[in-house]
Amino acid sequence: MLLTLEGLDGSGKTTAWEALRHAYPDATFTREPTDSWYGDAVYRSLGEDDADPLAELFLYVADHADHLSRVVRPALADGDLVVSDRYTDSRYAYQAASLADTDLQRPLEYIRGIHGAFTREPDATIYLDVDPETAAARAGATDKFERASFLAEVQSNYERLIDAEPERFVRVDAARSPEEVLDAVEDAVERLVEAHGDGDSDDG
Ligand SMILES: Nc1ncnc2c1ncn2[C@@H]1O[C@H](COP(=O)(O)OP(=O)(O)O)[C@@H](O)[C@H]1O
Ligand SMILES: Cc1cn([C@H]2C[C@H](O)[C@@H](COP(=O)(O)OP(=O)(O)O)O2)c(=O)[nH]c1=O
Repeated sequence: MLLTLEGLDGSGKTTAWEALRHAYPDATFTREPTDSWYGDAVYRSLGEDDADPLAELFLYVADHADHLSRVVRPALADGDLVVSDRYTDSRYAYQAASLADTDLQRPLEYIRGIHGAFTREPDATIYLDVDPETAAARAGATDKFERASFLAEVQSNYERLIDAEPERFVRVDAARSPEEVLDAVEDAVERLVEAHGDGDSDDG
């Protein structure tokens, strides 16, 4: 089963991912951007204020393709629970926002289309819901995507994705205390894993 954690920067994804790691020691825990050289290229682009947004999209997509073939598909083929801190929805939400002011028409649909040809969509996605101001403050605005006005656009793209596939998403109110958020995430994951059937084989 492929479970992803999504939300704005500072929404608490990494905190939740670390807690789940303790609760599910046999699962495969992974993230995007990855720690491969493709992920390094992504972080390099993130540090550039004038990076071309379309070029940046393709760096993220290259990192995702490598992540899928090297980590996600093999782990799913082994029947593992795979938990990814960010995944495809981050591209649909963030790069659709960064491409919004370009000539590209309907960027969110375009980005989904690129992925549709090769990706493995998540079975379930926990969306950590927090307002852009809180997110930007928690994240400490260390990169160009962490500004609150940009995050507001990203948030509205996430809402479009949730509207399109409400059955895939579990929304968790992430404005609460860390303890309350972690309890809600752990409850949701327990329900999802149970509903999916523990130990089911999964060819990815
Ligand atoms: N529920 C919460 N309330 C207040 N601060 C939080 C909460 N969850 C996480 N934080 C803090 O906010 C910052 C960003 O959290 P993190 O888990 O790294 O978010 P993300 O991975 O979504 O960017 C960290 O300093 C973390 O300790
Ligand atoms: C995976 C991914 C991340 N990002 C952005 C979100 C973050 O601002 C940045 C780095 O991701 P990440 O290290 O997960 O940041 P955080 O822990 O603060 O949420 O990359 C995209 O724009 N598109 C993507 O596909």
